[in-house]
Amino acid sequence: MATKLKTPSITSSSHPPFANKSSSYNINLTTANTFPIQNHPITSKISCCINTAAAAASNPQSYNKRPLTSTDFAGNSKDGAGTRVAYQGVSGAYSESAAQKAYPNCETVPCDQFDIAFQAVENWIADRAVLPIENSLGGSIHRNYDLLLRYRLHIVGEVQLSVRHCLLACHGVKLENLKRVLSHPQALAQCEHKLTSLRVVREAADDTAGAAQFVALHKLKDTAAVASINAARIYNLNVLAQDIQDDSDNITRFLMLAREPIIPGTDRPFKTSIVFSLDEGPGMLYKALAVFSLRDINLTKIESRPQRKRPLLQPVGDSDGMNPVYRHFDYLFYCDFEASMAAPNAQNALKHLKEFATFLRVLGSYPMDINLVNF
Ligand SMILES: O=C(O)C(=O)C[C@]1(C(=O)O)C=C[C@@H](O)C=C1
Repeated sequence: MATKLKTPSITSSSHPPFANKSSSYNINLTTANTFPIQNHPITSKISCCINTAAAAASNPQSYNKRPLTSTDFAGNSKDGAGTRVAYQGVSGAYSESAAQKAYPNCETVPCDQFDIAFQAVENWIADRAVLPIENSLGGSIHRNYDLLLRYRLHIVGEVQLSVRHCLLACHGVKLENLKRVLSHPQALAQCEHKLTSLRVVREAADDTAGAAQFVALHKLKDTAAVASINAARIYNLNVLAQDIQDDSDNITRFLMLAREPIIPGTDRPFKTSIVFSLDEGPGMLYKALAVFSLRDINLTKIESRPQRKRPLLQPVGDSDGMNPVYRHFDYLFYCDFEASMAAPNAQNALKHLKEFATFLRVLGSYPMDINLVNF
């Protein structure tokens, strides 16, 4: 079981060089640290960017600046140039690699929490957010399913990455010196066998690269991090072991989110993600899934999550409403299927589902990722 990282933890307020600098997330720390950290994660204090903008407006030098055009908001050039992509973690996180796979020349924007990445897009600080949603070893990342519903962003793409974990430590530290290993809980879970064989204490960090940064920053002699080979380079750590995930096929699927949906096409394979809820009753879920099978639509994923705001189903009781009995938990069903919303069979399937679903929302219709990339 992973436990939460002990103090000093990896947050902006804990690093003196970062303190009071949250008005910009582009801070070059090469003079304050022994390894380069170009971007400091944005935190919940994102409103300060607005103050920065106001300050710039009152600065006479800003008269020379290029006027904003509609392309500044679009952020959708083919190679990602000019697109700011928010991700949870710090430089070297797998989410950053996912962003770079989707938008090769993008500017990545580190954020300290998933919520902040959503808010960065909603508040126009970033054009896209990238979000890990499921892993072939660890399963679904439930928190992100819940956030998809809490915010009103649209899924505009997906990326699949082959995730290859390394065990990283400060130079001179050997495997036998290790007492503790830090990483993102998903990454720790993906390396269960290796970590069990090492007999080390596991501690959770916000992201894999953040764990590597922590080990390097504090020059820890008894602690390693599970992170990417990129993180080893960025934080100048030694690679004690490579490919330590339980299975060589360790794939994480990420979603790309934007303020506006993309126009679905039929020119290439598309996937559509929806979320719905149903009344209680025998065969209700069977009936819901049949709307797809009747039209030969392939379902690729189904995930159920409890309804937080309405945890129990409507009460069943006497006909006069007396003595209500709450029977079961109420669930939301998240489904992915292989069809574009531009295709008539997908439209008909959702029209059919809407006839009896108690709630239905299309989260996005987007091109499928069919190329795997190693990181
Ligand atoms: O910590 C990171 O580097 C992340 O990008 C997060 C994350 C995840 O949440 O699943 C992404 C890919 C790997 O599966 C492990 C961790």
